[in-house]
Amino acid sequence: GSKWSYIGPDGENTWPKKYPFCGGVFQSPIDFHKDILQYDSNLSPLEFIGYNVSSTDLFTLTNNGHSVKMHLSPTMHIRNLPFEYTASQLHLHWGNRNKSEGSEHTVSGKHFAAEMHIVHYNSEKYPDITAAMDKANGLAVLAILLEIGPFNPSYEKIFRHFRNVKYKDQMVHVPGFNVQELLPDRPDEYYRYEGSLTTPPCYPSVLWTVFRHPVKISQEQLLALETAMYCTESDDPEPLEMVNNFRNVQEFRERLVFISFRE
Ligand SMILES: NS(=O)(=O)c1c(F)c(F)c(S(=O)(=O)CCO)c(N[C@H]2CCc3ccccc32)c1F
Ligand SMILES: [Zn+2]
Repeated sequence: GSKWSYIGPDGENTWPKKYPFCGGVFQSPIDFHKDILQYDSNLSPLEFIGYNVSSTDLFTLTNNGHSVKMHLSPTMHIRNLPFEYTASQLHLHWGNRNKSEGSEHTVSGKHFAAEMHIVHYNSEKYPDITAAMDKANGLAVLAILLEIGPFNPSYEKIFRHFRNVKYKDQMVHVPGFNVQELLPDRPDEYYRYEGSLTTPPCYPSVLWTVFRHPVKISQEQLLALETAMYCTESDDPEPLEMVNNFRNVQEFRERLVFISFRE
């Protein structure tokens, strides 16, 4: 099993020992600040194909001990990237009930409350994500920054199942819905850069699209995310809360982040 964690003796500073790419180049996440941003008029709006999944289809929500991830339908894919990318899974990163600053990417040094990632793989060049995940241009991840605001009924379609995946390896089925509802306003406005998986094995294989505008979820929804899950199995005598499951921002030198919007 993947023996790494976000805290303690297997925390992120030890990842490069077992996972060399974690100490390598093009690592994610990063901080978006004005002197590394450059407007690029070629960054066109993405097209989300097959995102409106019928409620008769089922997504599988799993607690994998690191995050809560939802396996997505292979009919979902993105067009308008250099290649066609097919959806694999979505998952989240968050902080804790005393510090709701668990996003991975930051903007001008500021964390958002949480961050959702929709992981896709290059289905034009590779048969599945396992073949794609360590290749250049292998993966494309969409990142949505989450902040506190009104109750969000679309996110609730996932969040209401957290009580059934409290412990590692628990799973539950989620009726399909329009995953495009999870995206922010103005999805044509985004940050774009080449980076990596933010968990081991940290392959530098990810084309990142981080949407400029955050999505709002309520304080209660955020608290549920921060308090519902454990990294440990249901019978573990020493339960470990699943909190602060975000990697710190990485050095980003001599590179630019391209933006699809003018300030
Ligand atoms: N922040 S992130 O987008 O870099 C990222 C994660 F943060 C994360 F936790 C996971 S995971 O699969 O839940 C657990 C560790 O792989 C993946 N999983 C990806 C990477 C490897 C893999 C293989 C099959 C399906 C999904 C994934 C991930 F891409
Ligand atoms: Zn992630």
